[in-house]
Amino acid sequence: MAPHVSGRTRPTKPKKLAGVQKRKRDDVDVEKLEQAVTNLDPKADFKNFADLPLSDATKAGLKACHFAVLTDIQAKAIPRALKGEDILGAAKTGSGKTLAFIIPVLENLYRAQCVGADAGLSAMVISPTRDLAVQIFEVLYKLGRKGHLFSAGLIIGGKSLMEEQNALVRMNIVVCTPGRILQHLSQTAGFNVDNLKMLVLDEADRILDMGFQKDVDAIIDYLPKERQTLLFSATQSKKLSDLARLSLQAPAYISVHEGAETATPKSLQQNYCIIPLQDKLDTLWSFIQASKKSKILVFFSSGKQVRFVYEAFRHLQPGISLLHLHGRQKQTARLDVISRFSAAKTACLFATDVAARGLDIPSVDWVVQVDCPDNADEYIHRVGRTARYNATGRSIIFLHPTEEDGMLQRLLTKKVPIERINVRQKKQQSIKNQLQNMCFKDPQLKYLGQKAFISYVRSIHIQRDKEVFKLNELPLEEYAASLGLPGAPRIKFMKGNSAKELKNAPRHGLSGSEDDESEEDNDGAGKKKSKKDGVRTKYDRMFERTNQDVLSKHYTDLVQDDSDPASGSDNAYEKAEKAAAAAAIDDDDDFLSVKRRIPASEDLATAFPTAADPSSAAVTHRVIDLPGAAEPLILDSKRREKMLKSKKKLLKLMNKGQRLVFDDEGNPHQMYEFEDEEAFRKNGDPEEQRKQWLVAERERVAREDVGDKEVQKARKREKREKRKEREKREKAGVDYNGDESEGEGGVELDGDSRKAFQDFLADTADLVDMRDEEVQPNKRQKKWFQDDSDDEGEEGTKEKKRKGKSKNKGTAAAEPETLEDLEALAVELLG
Ligand SMILES: Nc1ncnc2c1ncn2[C@@H]1O[C@H](COP(=O)(O)OP(=O)(O)OP(=O)(O)O)[C@@H](O)[C@H]1O
Repeated sequence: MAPHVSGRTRPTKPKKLAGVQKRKRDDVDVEKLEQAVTNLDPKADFKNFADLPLSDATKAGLKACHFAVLTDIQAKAIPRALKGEDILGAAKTGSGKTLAFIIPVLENLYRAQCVGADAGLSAMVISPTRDLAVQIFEVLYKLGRKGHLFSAGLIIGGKSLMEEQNALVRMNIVVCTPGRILQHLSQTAGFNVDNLKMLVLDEADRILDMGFQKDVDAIIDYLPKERQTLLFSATQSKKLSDLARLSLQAPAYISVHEGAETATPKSLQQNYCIIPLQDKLDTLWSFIQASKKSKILVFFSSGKQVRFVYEAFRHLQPGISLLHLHGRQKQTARLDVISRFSAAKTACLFATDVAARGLDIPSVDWVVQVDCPDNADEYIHRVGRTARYNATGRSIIFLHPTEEDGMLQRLLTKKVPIERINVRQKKQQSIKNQLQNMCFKDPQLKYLGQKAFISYVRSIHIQRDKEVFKLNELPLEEYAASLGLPGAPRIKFMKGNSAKELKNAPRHGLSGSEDDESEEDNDGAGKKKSKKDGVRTKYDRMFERTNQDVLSKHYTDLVQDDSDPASGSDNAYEKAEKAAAAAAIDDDDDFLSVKRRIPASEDLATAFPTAADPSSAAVTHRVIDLPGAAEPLILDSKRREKMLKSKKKLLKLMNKGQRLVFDDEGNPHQMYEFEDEEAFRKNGDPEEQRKQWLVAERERVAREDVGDKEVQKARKREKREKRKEREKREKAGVDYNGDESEGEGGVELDGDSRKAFQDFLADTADLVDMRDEEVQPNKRQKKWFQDDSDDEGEEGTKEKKRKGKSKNKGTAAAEPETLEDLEALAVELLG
């Protein structure tokens, strides 16, 4: 089997032999495995991974991860999946579903020998969120790196499309989010999925629901009908419509909790308490104060609430480290938060439902649901972040009195055992006054509070289940006061089609209307929407907002020109400035900062009537006439003022100079001056003149050439001497910091291959080969293209490279490294 991009273009003889032997071994192995899988009885009672016909590479991966005993879902799903059956897998949270599909992906592809670039994309694993995709990819990598040679990659957005495109065409296995992969399917030339053998949907019920419906249907249209499809979720359904959409063929429904008493792990203790809406933050604060030695995950229904509570509690210094996670954070920030929370012994993470599904965070003690989840399924996923794989855990949900009956009923139907507990009144603390003080002093916090309030109310308004979510019965004034707000912001609700659409879509998929969080797969759904409907600018978004008036004071404050409060609003510059400032208010990312202040160009003349006059104190902007510049420079920002200090930047504004030649009298001339036609003809026949000119030029070039050659020879000599000296030093054992690539491997690449390989490495930020490389102290880590037989000392490799170089001197293999090299090479080739 060849790796995806051939780095082994010229293996030495013994390596070739080793490669052939390995290939033969693999073929035998594959044949044996194929036979064993054919004879496998999927109904047999499998206990350990060792009981299954798995490749040595997968076994080694399992061993390295210390997985020996199969979980229920693994024991039932893996044998069938190995035999190529379509699967609908349902098992409780934390029961090991990830391995139940990763192992069949690796094994089935291994047996089908889908390795290398020629095999193309053979398996696609789709996850609803980027964070979950990253986690699945990590499991895949850990399991596969001990011997599998597949190229696997992550396609979740957050990188340039081009970078992903380059990597994608080399992948055998891709882990992706729906929006982004669809974008590639429709835009990436050369991305061919005709060879796809396996499709996996993790959290399948979520991926198949309305939020992702269009994307998933479009993806399926691209994929070949003949393929194996695996669907997994803790809340899997057998909806016939879904099966038809995915063209599943006689799928095996494997539900390991179908007959079970509960849908949630046994080791999870679940409670609820009745907390009026206006007391929820007090209760949460008191809870955190009482659980400072725990690892707590707190769910809210929107990112705005997460941000407000995080900021407010941070100011109150709770004595435990606080983290927050929501769909509007950059991907790197999200991953950082997840890894910090995973590593922490005690911490409190405020999150939206972006953290509800699939995330495998170790040792979470408590899951707290401050806001009621959309439905019982989402409840099950949220609480499933604790009590994972035999661990114990606890969860608590705060229900407003009007939510109690409806929600409990739904949980009961889904076999969720939950008991009521009460909050000890003497332990209850109130932070209402502190929040009010803080919001009074800090308008930014107040603004966040207002947004949190609005997003909460909207989240209730758009819920379909009106038996649980009764907006009219909520004490909204009191709730606003509990957030520290002086009054409840006025909210307009959408009517007509938009409201209907909102209701029909799942909450987390759509909270992005105004409320930012296209929580899940926000690379795809969100971005794609704007693309499909045409580009929506921030101006569009600003005018689309429905609740501008509740925050209008903030807008007014922001657009007021502090520097000149007295000036009337008829000042054209101010008008332009205000418009630009209002437009630059970024709703979320920069939290009310005015990004750029650019006066509208048509108002410039009025805006700077005295601009050229530096004595005008009232005008803070200046216009400077740069000599040689096409336009005057307007100094209306710090960035532009800085430009004045940089000659290089100023040069950009100037007219580009002309190249002139000077005659003997010192008069400037253009490089090529046109002669008057009549004068030219007077000098004789044009063809004759051309020939004469050519002869003269040739003589001139020959004269110049003599001098040039002398210079080049001298340089070449100097270079040769330097090289000799370097070699002498190396022989004498002096450390030589040579060409990076030379020390990296024991594989000889010719010029083209080396370039292709370097390009490949540069392209494959997220593309990894699955081979594990042992990190050895003081030794450079091996690259993916090296196998054990490449295990040569660095010195030996360098020596070999050097020999290769000197042997191929003057050919493409001895690649020029510096300008001098290039010149020397050019001289050599010419001479
Ligand atoms: N056979 C096994 N032996 C030991 N640990 C296992 C085994 N299988 C899985 N695990 C561990 O169990 C934990 C939960 O596994 P996983 O994340 O696959 O659960 P899940 O069923 O996908 O959960 P969710 O429904 O929340 O997505 C992980 O930490 C994983 O390493």
